[in-house]
Amino acid sequence: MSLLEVDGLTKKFGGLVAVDDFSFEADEGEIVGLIGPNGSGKSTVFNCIMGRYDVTEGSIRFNGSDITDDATHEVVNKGLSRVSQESNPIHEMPVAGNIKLFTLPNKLTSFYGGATDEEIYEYAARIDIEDKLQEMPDELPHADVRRLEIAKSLATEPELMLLDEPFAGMNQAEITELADQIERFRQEGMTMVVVDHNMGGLMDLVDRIVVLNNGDFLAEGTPEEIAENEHVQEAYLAGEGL
Ligand SMILES: Nc1ncnc2c1ncn2[C@@H]1O[C@H](COP(=O)(O)OP(=O)(O)OP(=O)(O)O)[C@@H](O)[C@H]1O
Repeated sequence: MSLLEVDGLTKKFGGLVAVDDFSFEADEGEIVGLIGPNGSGKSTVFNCIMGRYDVTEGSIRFNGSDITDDATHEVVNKGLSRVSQESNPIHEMPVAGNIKLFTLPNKLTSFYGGATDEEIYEYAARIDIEDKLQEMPDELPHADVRRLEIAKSLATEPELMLLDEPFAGMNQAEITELADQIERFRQEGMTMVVVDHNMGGLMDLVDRIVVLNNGDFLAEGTPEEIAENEHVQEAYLAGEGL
């Protein structure tokens, strides 16, 4: 049994079929890359897994339990979390407060409880921003704002993390550093699915790549197999290429 099993997932927005009978799984300890041209449905798959979108058809199982119709907080409580494409820190709070918000029992009504300062330090240290805890998000360089998003996700103590374009806007040195940090999460026992447009940051990181095209499964294989796959190359011809 795989840790995450997406089976026959279909998501329609009115007449638009954004994801069409798509299946994939992630095994415990694996890093799976999910790639595809612009608009191929990658973020929609993540939104369906996280309970942000209602699933039109198909099923999603995590750790053997059916989470297809779960609300987002239920999915998070079961051990899944997502680092979204957009950064949305609360600008009036320092890094530590932003992380703490994700550990509060009910962040809308309570500022009591949640992680201790030591725990917040540990979450930040896992992604190397422990020396930025008192800084305001606006003072951080882009790569650290993205790391803060990852720290927020780590603060929910996930078993499986979905990362949506974690390398966007980063330079090569930052990409290499982040890829090393993600590899470290795997060694700590985390399973991850990483979405990207292209193979850039993924090639050395992921065990397996699944390719989506127009909402459909297109191919699956090692990064090397995918880079050489003719159908994948064709799908990318109109875009920016691999
Ligand atoms: N909330 C929504 N309402 C209507 N259509 C949507 C919605 N979200 C996504 N779509 C459509 O679903 C299709 C897939 O979009 P999605 O954002 O999942 O693709 P993607 O592969 O993540 O793209 P990108 O790489 O550009 O982020 C697109 O045609 C998009 O316009």
